[in-house]
Amino acid sequence: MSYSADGTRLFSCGSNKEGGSFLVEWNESEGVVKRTYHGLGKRSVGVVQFDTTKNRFLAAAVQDPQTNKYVDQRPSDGSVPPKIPPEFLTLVHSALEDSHSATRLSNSKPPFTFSPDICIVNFYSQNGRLGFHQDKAESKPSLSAGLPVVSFSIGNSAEFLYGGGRDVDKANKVVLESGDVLIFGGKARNVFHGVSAIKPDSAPISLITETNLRNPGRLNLTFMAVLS
Ligand SMILES: O=C(O)CCC(=O)C(=O)O
Ligand SMILES: [Fe+2]
Repeated sequence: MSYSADGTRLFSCGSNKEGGSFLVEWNESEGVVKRTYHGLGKRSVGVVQFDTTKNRFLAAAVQDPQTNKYVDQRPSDGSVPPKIPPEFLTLVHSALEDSHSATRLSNSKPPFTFSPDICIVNFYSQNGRLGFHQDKAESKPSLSAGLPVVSFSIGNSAEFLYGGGRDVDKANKVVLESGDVLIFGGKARNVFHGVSAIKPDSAPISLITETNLRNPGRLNLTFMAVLS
C-alpha cells in the first residue's frame, strides 16, 4: 500500500495470472476499491514500474494507463512531472554526437535533429524486469522519422535483450553496466527490447560511496521525443 505524494489517496498494486500489473485506488473510509488502472504491466505501452519486493509504486512518466497516451498530468493523482533538467539534455546531445562520430563513415551531420521531450524513469530493484516490448506510444512523426531512444544505465548492471523480431527466445543479450548509454534510432527504432535480469551488487563502489546509497538497484533514464 502506498499514498500519493500529497498523502490523500491510497494505492496498492498487484498482478493477475497473465502477469499484467494493475494499480488499485482505495476509498479508505468505505474500504472499497474506487478505481482500478489496468495495463500497467504491458510494457509495450506502460511506463509505471513497481518495486515488487516492497509493493511500492515507484515512478510514472506521464502516460495514461487507460489510453496509453502521453498526457500533461498523471491520471492517478493529477501530479505534473518536472521539466527535464538542461544538464540531462546536454548529456543526451553529447551521447548522440559521440555515437555518431564513432560510427559515421564520412563527415556527415547526424541524420536527425533531436530534442527529447520526455524522460522515462525506471527503477529496478533486485527482482526488477521489463517485458519484451517496442517503444511505440510516441507520436507518428517521431516514430516514422526514427527519432532515437537514448537510454542511460546507472547502478546495478542489467541483462538487456534486443532484436530477434518479437520472439524473446531469439533475442540478443548484452549486459548494460552503470554509465552505459544505449541508443536506438533510425531503422532500429522499433526494435523489440526488454530487461531480463538485474545483477545484484554490480554497481560500481564509487557510485555507492559518492551517492551514499546502500542499495542503489538500477536506475534507467530513457529519453525520447514523444510529441515532435
Ligand atoms: O531499463 C532499460 O534499459 C530499458 C527501459 C525501456 O525500454 C523503457 O522504459 O521503455
Ligand atoms: Fe523500451
